[in-house]
Amino acid sequence: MAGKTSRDVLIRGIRVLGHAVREEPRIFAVAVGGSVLYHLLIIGSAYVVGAVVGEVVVPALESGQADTRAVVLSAVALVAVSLGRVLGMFGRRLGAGFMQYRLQASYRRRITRRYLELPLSWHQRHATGTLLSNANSDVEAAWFPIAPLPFAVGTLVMLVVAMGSLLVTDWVLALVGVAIFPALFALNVVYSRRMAPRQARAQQMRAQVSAIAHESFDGALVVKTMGQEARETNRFAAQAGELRDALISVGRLRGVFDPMLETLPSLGTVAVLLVGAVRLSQGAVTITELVSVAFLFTVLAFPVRAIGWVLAELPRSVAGWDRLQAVLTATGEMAYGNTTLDPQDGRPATLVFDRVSFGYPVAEPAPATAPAEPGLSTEPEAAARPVGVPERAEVPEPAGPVPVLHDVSFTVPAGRTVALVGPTGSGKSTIVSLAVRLVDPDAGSVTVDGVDVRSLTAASLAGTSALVAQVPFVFDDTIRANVTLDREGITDDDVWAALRLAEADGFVAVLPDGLDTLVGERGAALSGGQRQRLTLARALAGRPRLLVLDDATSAVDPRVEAAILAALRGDRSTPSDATGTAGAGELPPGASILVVAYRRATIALADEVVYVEHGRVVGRGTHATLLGSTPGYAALVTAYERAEAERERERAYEEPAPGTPAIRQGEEVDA
Ligand SMILES: Nc1ncnc2c1ncn2[C@@H]1O[C@H](COP(=O)(O)OP(=O)(O)OP(=O)(O)O)[C@@H](O)[C@H]1O
Repeated sequence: MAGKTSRDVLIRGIRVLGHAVREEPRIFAVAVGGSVLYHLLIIGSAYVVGAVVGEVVVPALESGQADTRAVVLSAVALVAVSLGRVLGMFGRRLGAGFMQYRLQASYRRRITRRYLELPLSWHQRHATGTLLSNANSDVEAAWFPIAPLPFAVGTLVMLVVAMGSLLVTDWVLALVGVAIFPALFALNVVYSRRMAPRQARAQQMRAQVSAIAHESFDGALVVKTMGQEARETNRFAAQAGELRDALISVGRLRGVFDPMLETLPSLGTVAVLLVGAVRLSQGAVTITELVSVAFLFTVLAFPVRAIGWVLAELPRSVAGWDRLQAVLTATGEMAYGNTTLDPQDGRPATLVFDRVSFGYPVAEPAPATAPAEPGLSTEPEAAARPVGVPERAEVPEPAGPVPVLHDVSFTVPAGRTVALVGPTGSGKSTIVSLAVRLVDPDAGSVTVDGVDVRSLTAASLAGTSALVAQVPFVFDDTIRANVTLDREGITDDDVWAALRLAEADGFVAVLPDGLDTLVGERGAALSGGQRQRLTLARALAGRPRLLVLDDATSAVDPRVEAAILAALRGDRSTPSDATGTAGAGELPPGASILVVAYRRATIALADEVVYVEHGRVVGRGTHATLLGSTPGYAALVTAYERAEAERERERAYEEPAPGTPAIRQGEEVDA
């Protein structure tokens, strides 16, 4: 079984290499050309050394004087062979490097492009670490054998030519080659097959050690506050110990095989000298031929190793390739349509949900997999576990959808604000995802200005609506870059206008470098509320005609939230202009707003409230109407109110101390 599996891996690995050669045929030809030149000149050097000894050194020793012309010629021949080898090595190295890095770059681009094409549902089934691993380690693993491949091809050519030249020289000496060359090859194959799983395991252990370290650093707050330092240290030590054992196992194998690989050609040299002495006495070979053949065996050992390098990398390459293919051939992308909405139309858009039903695909339970036996298995999976990330369960492909929304219908009229209210898990975020086409409905339709969102182009979709999510994502860049996202035509005045609308101009104005202030990884230098307002400003800077807020101001003070919403609705008098330092940019024109709301003050600002329970719209109307007509709504809003009042009371006790660092003061400035 293991033998069959190894053979399968070998065949599949050769196919992967075939792909590489088909993708970069010219560079491969250059690399192999260089390698063949190098290897032929290894044989050439053996014959030159043989000739120098047989034709120059021995006669000189015998006659007691050297032939100057012959010595010069010998030197020229030796230098010429060496230069040729240098040239060959240069061509091979350059070609192999070019080929490997070009393939890596090309596949990284393909993979990341594919990530952007695949739908959110696909991303939700795949861990971030795995995606990073696909784009990094798997790409590298797939093309790892490319570096030694031209070398190995040259070695094969060299072995064939060496065998031929041995046969031409003397068939008895050739028998030594017949015994040694296949033995060298077989030893390499055994070595690489034993080494591959050990190296894969060591690689896996490295990834796990770094994963544990990463998790400990990431969760430093929990580790410290819960007194878990000792536990974390032990966890790390155990994993580091496993890595040590895995590496020792690699070293032990190397210790056994490396000397054997060195010794075998030396045994060949000894055999050649023994057999050669007899053949020399019989007059079957000359001294020149004997020295050439003996020298040939001494220089063979190293190049033959290249075949082993390629073989050792094949299982890893196949696994990397399989994982890349899983991404590249994944289906389910949501194709964009061809319809565009007038980009000059700055008027608010109308959003209509018409009898929309939707279900998330559910995953079948993953089959249990036995852990790989360390260092023993030659199975491709064990030998080539994803390199760079720890072994982890991947969410399997979906079996079928579980309904989440049923016949959802409502309208956000142009320029109006509709609040989406409902208990937790009722489907509000799902509705939001459908509104901006992160997912498509199973039944019914979502239209913007009468056009089904499925038929809109990507640019039109992004240019018309903007989603501000509950958890803000802030790039490790400046405030300006976070707002503009390099979109064309957004001036600093526009940035300030958007910040003002989002009630973020106050805290940005007091930052040391204003718009040029770097906000740190994930906006670490900002408070939660500041991050939320920054992402809101980002959405506003694109002048969306439909703004979808998924609890996007939850970390903002309620009064600031009310001011933001009032400003978005077009009531320009309400928002504070705390500093007056903002530019004189035009405020983006009013947009239609769909807002997932939890606060009574937010809900009260809406023109209409859509109340959902268990994925169904169970009430629509003004806040006042619903309070009277829908008991679930009344109970939920009352609960929200109580919770809000409680938070307000807590806030009153937690007045900020004077001298809070500047960047955090935005909350107070704004509030
Ligand atoms: N990616 C997903 N895969 C499978 N089921 C999901 C997924 N996202 C949400 N669900 C399920 O869909 C239902 C609706 O979830 P949704 O997030 O839309 O509710 P919500 O009203 O926004 O909740 P909350 O107020 O807690 O944010 C829930 O039962 C949830 O478990």
